[in-house]
Amino acid sequence: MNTVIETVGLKRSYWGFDAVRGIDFTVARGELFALLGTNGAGKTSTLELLEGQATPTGGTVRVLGHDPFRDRASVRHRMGVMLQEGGFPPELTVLETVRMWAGCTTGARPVDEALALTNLSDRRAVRVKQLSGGERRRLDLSLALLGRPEVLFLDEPTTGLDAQSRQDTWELIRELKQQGTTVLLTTHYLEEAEQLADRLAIMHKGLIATTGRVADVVAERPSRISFQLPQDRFVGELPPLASMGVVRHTSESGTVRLETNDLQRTATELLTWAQRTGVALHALDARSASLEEAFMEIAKGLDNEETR
Ligand SMILES: Nc1ncnc2c1ncn2[C@@H]1O[C@H](COP(=O)(O)OP(=O)(O)OP(=O)(O)O)[C@@H](O)[C@H]1O
Repeated sequence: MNTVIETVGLKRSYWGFDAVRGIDFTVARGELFALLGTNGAGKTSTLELLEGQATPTGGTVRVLGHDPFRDRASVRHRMGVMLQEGGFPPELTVLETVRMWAGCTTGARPVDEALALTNLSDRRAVRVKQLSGGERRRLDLSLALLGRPEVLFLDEPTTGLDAQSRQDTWELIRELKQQGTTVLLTTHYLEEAEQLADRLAIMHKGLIATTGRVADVVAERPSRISFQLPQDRFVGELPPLASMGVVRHTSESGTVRLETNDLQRTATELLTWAQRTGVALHALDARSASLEEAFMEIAKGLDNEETR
């Protein structure tokens, strides 16, 4: 079986409020799928349905071929779940917490191995209440990995981590993926999705606004070129912008911004024109769209549609 996670028309409502309004996606074995979205988009609500913590208001969800809520016993031991808030007893030490968890986990890794995976070995004697926010996230991750899960659900796994710990966690997630683990993660760090995800979905107000490989989601957005013209030059002196592949432009206080779906062509034509006419383009900057721009545009575009 190649599809590990499948949702069809998935919905979740809270007392009449529709938090997830019918979403469809699949995740194949060994894939890392990132669920991105604005605050309150419905990511955690979706994740909880996948983890079998709640039952959908509508539609279906399958994990490893099972309904994770109704067939919980068949599927729970094959999943690793890292919630946003672990909620561990604050008085227990790190070691006691992992041991306690290992006692409830079928086929648990050795405790030392679980601690080493997330660089917590030297914090084993520290009480949970004395851990930093980042260390607590790493403890959450250790516990999610205890049962060598086939499917890993990570809800904002690197929130609160410093730059080094975030890099270490990314490396660990890459290793797990290489070993064949299927991963679904939510994150607010777009760079995290760019670094790790095979595919992603951007959610907004309970719906999936766009989905695909990172490169494809980004490729749907225009690239940008900006530069400053000398004071005695005007944007009207450029060749016709449409003929250079420009789809939108602005010009303000001498700074020209062009948007294009064909960066190479527009940049070449611009530089050829500058060379031919002897115009120096100051502060010249040309760049492809980033995932961040794609994200902002999607969120802004959907809000505008709703207020129309
Ligand atoms: N138990 C609940 N009862 C009522 N409303 C809820 C409940 N849980 C979540 N919601 C609402 O459902 C919507 C989606 O919430 P959810 O936590 O799934 O979003 P999210 O995408 O994970 O957000 P964030 O990025 O801020 O964590 C929000 O408007 C939230 O207020």
